[in-house]
Amino acid sequence: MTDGPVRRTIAEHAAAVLARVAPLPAVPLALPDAAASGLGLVLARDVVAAAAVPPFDHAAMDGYAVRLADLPDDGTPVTLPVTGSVHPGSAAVGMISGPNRPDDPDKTDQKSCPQRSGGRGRRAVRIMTGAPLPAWADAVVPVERTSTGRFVAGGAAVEQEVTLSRPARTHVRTAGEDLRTGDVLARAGDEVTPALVAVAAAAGLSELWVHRRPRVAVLSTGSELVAATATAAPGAVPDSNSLMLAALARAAGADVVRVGAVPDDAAALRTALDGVVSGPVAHSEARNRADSPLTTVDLVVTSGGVSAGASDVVREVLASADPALSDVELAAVAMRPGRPQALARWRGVPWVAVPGNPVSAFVSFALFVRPAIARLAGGAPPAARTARAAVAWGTPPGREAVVPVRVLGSGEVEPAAPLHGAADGAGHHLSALLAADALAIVPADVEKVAAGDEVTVLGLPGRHR
Ligand SMILES: Nc1nc2c(c(=O)[nH]1)N[C@H]1C(S)=C(S)[C@@H](COP(=O)(O)OP(=O)(O)OC[C@H]3O[C@@H](n4cnc5c(N)ncnc54)[C@H](O)[C@@H]3O)O[C@H]1N2
Ligand code: MOO
Repeated sequence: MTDGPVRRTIAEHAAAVLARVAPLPAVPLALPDAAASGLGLVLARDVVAAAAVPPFDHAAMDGYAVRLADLPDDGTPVTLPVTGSVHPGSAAVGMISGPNRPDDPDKTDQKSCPQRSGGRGRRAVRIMTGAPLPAWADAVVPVERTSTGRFVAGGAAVEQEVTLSRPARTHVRTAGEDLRTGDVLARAGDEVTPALVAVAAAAGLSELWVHRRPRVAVLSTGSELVAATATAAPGAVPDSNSLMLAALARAAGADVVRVGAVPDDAAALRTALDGVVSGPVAHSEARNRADSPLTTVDLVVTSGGVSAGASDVVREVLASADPALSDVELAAVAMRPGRPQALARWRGVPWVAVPGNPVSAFVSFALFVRPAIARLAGGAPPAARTARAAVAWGTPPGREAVVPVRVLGSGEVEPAAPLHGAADGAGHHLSALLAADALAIVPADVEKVAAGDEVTVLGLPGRHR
């Protein structure tokens, strides 16, 4: 631990962070919870239809259920007695035969309905859209193409007979035409989407198996920091990092425990760390159980105190022989901003320490913390893409530059401009983040990006450009 920081590239440090986390255990997620708060969670198991969609043959139009064999091929109208009504949800005059049942969508034997063979004469039954088709029927004639013309909403059946002719289409949706029992709706590794929640519900499921949502503790260090809501005294700085990192972690899909600012005092930092990892629970098997208490976290992110200053409290704690500490790595990542970084475990819980400069903390989150959250959540780290530079810009030599960029309508990128001064390739200005959609990562040996050059671009949580 007396060694200096290890010099690394962005990719090397990102790999070191990822190596410290593993996907969280699978838990069942009831569909109402999936709809209310589960979007984006990662499936731990394939989702397999438990029932057919539609579950039974039903009418696609309001009209009359008929048997095609009763209607002349040449379109000549016939008059049929109206012998009943079927509405959606009415289990339909006991006429839903075996093959129409959700658990048996493929069976075509319809002998289970005694009237199927047409023992009674020709007839029509009023049927409403969505209602189960009587087993003797094989088509629906829309009401507007019959002598009835229209049904009165809420009105009782009055017509004794109806005149209609053979329809061009059957207007029947058959059981299982959309989905069959056993169809794979989504694979482990896919995300929960609104469509999946709906399709799973329609296909007879009540829950999805997902990886538990990661819980991330965020705390910032610095005796100059005051809560953003407090009146600032001389020399005080609003703690924007803990809010920023909490918001980024939330946008990346984590639940967040935000502790806020801890002064530059080793004992205070130890106490705060113990508070978020909840002591012995974090060590034990319980941490990986689905029902583990909410007081544990899966990842700790701190900002500040990692450079060379006399009051750099994270460095001080990491250099101590505290029994709660393990796996300490101090890194000097050859990047700008965000050079001083550290990794450790506190009572077994992975701890990523990012620098305090707000832009450095922001960039560090996107490069190192977000991929870790994605892995805990059971997913893959967000992939970088390439984009063309819309303008030329300079970057510092000898280090990878991480440049907040705006993504233009054309798909090209340009450095996000701070409110004052010009956009450049190595800014520390928080105001430039307001316009940033993504980060461009420029290799260490590039000093000037020319308009039209391809650059590597990484999206930001909460931004979709
Ligand atoms: N002698 C050296 N000095 C510094 C080095 C170095 O290598 N040798 N590295 C520089 C670099 S690069 C960075 S980045 C910073 C990172 O330092 P720390 O992680 O120790 O951050 P602090 O000193 O705690 O704070 C830096 C700066 O950011 C402000 N800050 C911190 N936390 C917050 C917060 N929660 N909300 C808003 N602003 C925050 C803080 O007030 C300072 O102005 O070190 C360089 N120095
Ligand atoms: O690396 Mo520091 O993060 O340049 O600002």
